[in-house]
Amino acid sequence: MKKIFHVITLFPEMFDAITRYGITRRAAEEGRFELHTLNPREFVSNKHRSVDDRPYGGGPGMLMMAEPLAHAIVKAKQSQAQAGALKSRVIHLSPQGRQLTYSVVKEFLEQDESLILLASRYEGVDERLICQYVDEEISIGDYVLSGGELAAMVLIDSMVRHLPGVLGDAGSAQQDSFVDGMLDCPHYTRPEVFEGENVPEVLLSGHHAEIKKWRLKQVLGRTWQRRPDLLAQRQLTEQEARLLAEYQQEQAS
Ligand SMILES: CN(C)c1ccccc1CNc1ccc(C(N)=O)cn1
Repeated sequence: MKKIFHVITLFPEMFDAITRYGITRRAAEEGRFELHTLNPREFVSNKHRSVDDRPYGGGPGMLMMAEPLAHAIVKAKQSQAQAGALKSRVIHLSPQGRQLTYSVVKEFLEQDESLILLASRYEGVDERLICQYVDEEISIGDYVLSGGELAAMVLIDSMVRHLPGVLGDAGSAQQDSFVDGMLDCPHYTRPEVFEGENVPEVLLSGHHAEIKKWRLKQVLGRTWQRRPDLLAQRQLTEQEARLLAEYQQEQAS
């Protein structure tokens, strides 16, 4: 089933950033996914009523009111049902959410469902809306943003890349190394010498087996150096363990 995203946002134009550029633009044009935005301002009962109000109990800033968001979510669910989506899952992008990793992206892709993304502004949302309408909160990292829109775009982009046909037929080759839970190897292109620095010989050799081995060694070595936490989660094959040991010896010498 085609992935359908509905985003609830006060700034729909922000999503031009993924619909008007690059491979996400092409994927949308090729109909590999749909992105629809809904503005809570369309759902306030009478126009001058706003979408935000002061927090009970005092405190700085404003909160998004539950009602307009609830109406927008109901509308999004109706739209997704009409488009044939079997299931809709409501995700609120929030610093309080489950951390977005590739395994979460994979989980969302595997569950054949359309997503309704709530991108909130101000200081956040009335908790009763979250309790009654939100299935899950997702965070893209431990930092605060002015709104959930950028986080929503990160989630959408990370999912669209893995939809069938989006990355060229080399998709599997281009697959991000995070896919197998490790960092990427270094990459080089012309010129052969850049400011006095050469390209690693093996990459010019045409020995595809040697090149594959060198790249795997770099993936293992860099993951060990920069993200030992990722390496710890991974069972290494005999060959991988040997390559990593070689890398470590080269580093030590
Ligand atoms: C306005 N704030 C602070 C807020 C407060 C509560 C919920 C949502 C928001 C919207 N902001 C976000 C959203 C997501 C992330 C993230 N790390 O995924 C960071 N900030």
